[in-house]
Amino acid sequence: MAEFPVVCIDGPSGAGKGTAAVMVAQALGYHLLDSGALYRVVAIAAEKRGVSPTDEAAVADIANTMRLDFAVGGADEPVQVLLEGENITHEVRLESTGAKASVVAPLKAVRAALLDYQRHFVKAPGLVADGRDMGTVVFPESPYKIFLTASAEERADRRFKQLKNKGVNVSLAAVLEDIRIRDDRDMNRATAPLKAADDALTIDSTSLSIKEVVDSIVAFVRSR
Ligand SMILES: Nc1ncnc2c1ncn2[C@@H]1O[C@H](COP(=O)(O)OP(=O)(O)OP(=O)(O)O)[C@@H](O)[C@H]1O
Ligand SMILES: Nc1ccn([C@@H]2O[C@H](COP(=O)(O)O)[C@@H](O)[C@H]2O)c(=O)n1
Repeated sequence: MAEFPVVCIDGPSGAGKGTAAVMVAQALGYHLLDSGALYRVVAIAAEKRGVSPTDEAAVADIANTMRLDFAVGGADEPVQVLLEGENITHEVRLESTGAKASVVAPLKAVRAALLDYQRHFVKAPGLVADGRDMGTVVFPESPYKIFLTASAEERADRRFKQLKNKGVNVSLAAVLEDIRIRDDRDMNRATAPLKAADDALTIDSTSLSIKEVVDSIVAFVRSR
């Protein structure tokens, strides 16, 4: 049982987990765990070392031994990700890195390597953790589990707008296809598949604003 409250926000890509997690953490004064960033860093580290993303033992070894740090950055990079001292923040956030992360994420030994690391993020006064298995595997005893979802079309539309704002040239159809591929990998893997925990509150954000989502989560946490 975690000593401090952990708010778990799980759901598919583009549902708004990361955005909501930051705002919920601010509202409650809690710490933040972006667990997807860990799988992204493992995928980057494997590529940098020339390790195949499906070589379970070699990728798990990387996950166990990599030197990963998070540092406070500036306005453009509020949280910097440092791998072996190298700033890889930009690479971590690339859409292509998310896809690569979903290739290493099904590996059982990799998930085992990251389990304790994630649990060490729990600190006073509490933690907001977003990902795919926060409520089902990493913090199953938490009473604060949210499954945040939205239709694939809405998630693709949001991601498309986000990429366009960053100046990335991509079609809506290609973004939707990537979302569907990632959903399929994340939901249909054998280890820690993406699914709502039995006791999770499911929020469908398809026609909700970010504020409505955040208010619902904060109200749910405060009601318990
Ligand atoms: N309720 C909402 N309405 C409209 N846009 C939203 C909503 N929630 C999030 N967004 C926007 O959708 C985009 C994707 O959100 P976000 O990155 O938080 O998703 P995510 O679930 O964390 O995705 P991933 O798991 O791939 O990291 C962002 O541009 C965000 O501003
Ligand atoms: N708890 C988690 C978090 C993430 N993943 C995998 O990483 C990919 C990238 O995640 P983002 O949230 O940063 O987009 C994701 O598609 C999953 O494959 C995971 O397995 N478990």
